[in-house]
Amino acid sequence: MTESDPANVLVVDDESSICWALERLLSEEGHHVQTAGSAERGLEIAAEQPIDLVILDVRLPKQDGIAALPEFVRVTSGAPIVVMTAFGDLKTAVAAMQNGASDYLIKPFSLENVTQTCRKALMAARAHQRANQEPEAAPSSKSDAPAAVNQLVGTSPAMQQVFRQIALVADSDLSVLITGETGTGKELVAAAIHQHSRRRDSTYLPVAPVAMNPDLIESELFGHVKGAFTGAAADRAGLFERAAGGTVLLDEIGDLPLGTQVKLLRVLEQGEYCRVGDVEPKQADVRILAATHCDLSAAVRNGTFREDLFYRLAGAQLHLTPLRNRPEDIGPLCESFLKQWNYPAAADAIQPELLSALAARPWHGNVRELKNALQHASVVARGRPLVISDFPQPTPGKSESASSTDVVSRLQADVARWMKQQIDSNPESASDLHESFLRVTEPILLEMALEQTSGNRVKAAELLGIHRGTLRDRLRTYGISEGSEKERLPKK
Ligand SMILES: Nc1ncnc2c1ncn2[C@@H]1O[C@H](COP(=O)(O)OP(=O)(O)OP(=O)(O)O)[C@@H](O)[C@H]1O
Repeated sequence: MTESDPANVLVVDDESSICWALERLLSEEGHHVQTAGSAERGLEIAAEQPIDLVILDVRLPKQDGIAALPEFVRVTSGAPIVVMTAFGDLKTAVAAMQNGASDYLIKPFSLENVTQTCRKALMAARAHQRANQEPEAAPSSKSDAPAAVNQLVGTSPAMQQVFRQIALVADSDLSVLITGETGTGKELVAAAIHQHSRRRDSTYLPVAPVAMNPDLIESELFGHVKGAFTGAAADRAGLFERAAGGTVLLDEIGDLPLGTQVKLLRVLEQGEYCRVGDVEPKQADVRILAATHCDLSAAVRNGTFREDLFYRLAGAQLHLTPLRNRPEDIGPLCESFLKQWNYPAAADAIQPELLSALAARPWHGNVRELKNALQHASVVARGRPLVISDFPQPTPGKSESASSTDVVSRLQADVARWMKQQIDSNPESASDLHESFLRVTEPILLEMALEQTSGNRVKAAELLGIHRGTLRDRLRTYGISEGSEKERLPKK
């Protein structure tokens, strides 16, 4: 079977509109698509004929998708299964991956997203077949997972993506770079990755090299031998040795000295390190997670962070959105914190009016600031429903100019990530990336310019600094017509 061969795809969803849309989309891709409205019917179809890919909804009328997953893996002899759900939390995402799903789609999804996910799943399955390996057995359902795993709260699409990413990376030994402003929950995410990994019963060690004595960072991380430096009176194990079998979180990785970065790269690439003063390499049996609130790609450009280490870490990157850009998480976060503190009638303590007032705040310190402010307010309110005057004043943020620098830095980091993703997803046939990039980004520029100028093409061309003939040609290329500007803009 080659990449371009049609595949037998089974879509299992009780929403007929979803079945219809996926059937049309995947048929256009050349696949044979069958649909089923329940897990039971889907399993009957899969038992009757070979299936190459299953797209399975979580909420189904009788047996739900997660419970039916191992049976789908079994009857399809290990075909990739993409799970879809309208409301993902960390538990569902992890359960899907642990029960044998190969990927996870969050509704509502774009058709582009579905196509890409299915292509990726089929490519991986075919590479697997070509390698002539036995199909993997369905992993057993791990109902004995720790009960208190779901500490990360959030219902926003951004948090659901985070849950999905945690579930995707947790079971591997991949190092993950967790980025996001201060207080967005990077350390909590690192702990969740460890909790859901096969290393969960071993040590989880979060360390912040920035808090260590700069002269002793390497000795702290890798250990030292007696006499390595003045004061090294005996051999001493470092953090990597103490966390053997487990996971180390290197917090504020951007502050790691350049010399230590080289040694860390050796751990990541060769799985070994030397104690300070020793030449005998030791095997590093640790999973490394790294977190930073600063823009590492800018640090690479400034020469304070090694490019090779950045790309080694940024292979799996998980970004946490600032709280101000996901205000729908404020309510669930407040309720969860109030419940943790046994606040009376926690579910009703935050009324819609207060929620709107809280959503309007900038939360520069993100969830940490919200948690602290809520704690203050709950003390002031003494058990009654909270009001905005119970809360302390918001903390001042950075200046506007600093935040526009942030936008540029983030954009540059995103472009670098996009480029890497394109190359990684298709290493052999990546080409025309400059054109592809323009196809993704140029329509946004054109549409924004037209929106700003209320559709006046002369003014829009001026704003963009291009000739209006060029603008007309580009609009035609992308199929942007006078009336379509608004529709094509990303939903806010
Ligand atoms: N999604 C979340 N659900 C519940 N609690 C959260 C969430 N995100 C953050 N918190 C809480 O907010 C506080 C800050 O979280 P954390 O220390 O993980 O942030 P951080 O991004 O690592 O911050 P920093 O960059 O300053 O180290 C913690 O008390 C954490 O429990």
